[in-house]
Amino acid sequence: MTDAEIDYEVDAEDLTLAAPREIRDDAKPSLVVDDLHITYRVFGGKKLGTATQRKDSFVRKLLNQGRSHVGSVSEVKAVKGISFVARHGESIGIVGINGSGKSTLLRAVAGLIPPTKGSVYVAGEPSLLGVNAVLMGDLSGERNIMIGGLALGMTPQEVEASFDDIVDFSGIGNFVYLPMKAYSSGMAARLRFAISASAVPDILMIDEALATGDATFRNKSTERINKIREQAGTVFLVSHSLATVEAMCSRVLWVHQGELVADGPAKEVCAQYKAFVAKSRAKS
Ligand SMILES: Nc1ncnc2c1ncn2[C@@H]1O[C@H](COP(=O)(O)OP(=O)(O)OP(=O)(O)O)[C@@H](O)[C@H]1O
Repeated sequence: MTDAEIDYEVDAEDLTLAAPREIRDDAKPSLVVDDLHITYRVFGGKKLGTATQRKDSFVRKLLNQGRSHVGSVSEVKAVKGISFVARHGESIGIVGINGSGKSTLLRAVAGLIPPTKGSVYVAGEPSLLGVNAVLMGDLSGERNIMIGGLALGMTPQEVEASFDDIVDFSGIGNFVYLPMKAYSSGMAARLRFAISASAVPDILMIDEALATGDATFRNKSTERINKIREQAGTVFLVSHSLATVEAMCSRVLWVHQGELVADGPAKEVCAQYKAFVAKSRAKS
């Protein structure tokens, strides 16, 4: 199994939680995630009930007249007590089936979602944070490169100097002069990556962007990631493509139902994850 998208239910009983990873003293931590919990509150959700229950009675309709439906509040515990330490120079893949909490973990690490409980300590500035938060679909790629660059702390002159490089790297060509909403999702992802990676950030976060690129883009991305790692940055990559994760990451976190079930060398964890997925497939 290589680049397959995995999308089905699995039994949590098949998993044992990861033992805490041995922490080496020689490299400085760039990020500490301590017992992180993220709970989404979903407003306006309604329990489905039976067909008869779903049909409102005439009396209830009368009672509800003029009232806007507030609905119930439900909670989704997307991340449940994850802890790990990331070090300078590491490139860390995050794997797990659909809905396991990978993107939520990444967004929380980037500071986009406040922890419900627990803490995230960061040395430096996660770069995807700035770029993803500020890009605007109605504006051209050109304007977005400027906005994204400024959000990453570059000066306007620095952004201008990197402009050709970013366009070249993303491979979007003349599309750079069109509004970003006209881009394919792959083009948008490549441009986001090119902007995020342009300033050699302390922490680079990549959510699926690389999986959308062709072989040339992947090679360029790998080179860029290696450069960031060499300069003591930390790279996080969320991807369903185990081949990409294995090729680009030294370490992998496997998240399942909001919990960290494995944390270790990329090859080992990917092998465990593949075996788990194969077993789940065989069951279904
Ligand atoms: N904004 C939100 N509001 C409510 N629930 C959410 C929100 N975002 C994600 N969730 C829920 O949180 C859980 C984790 O979602 P998340 O997107 O982090 O998983 P994922 O592993 O990245 O999934 P995928 O591989 O499908 O992208 C899921 O149950 C999802 O339905």
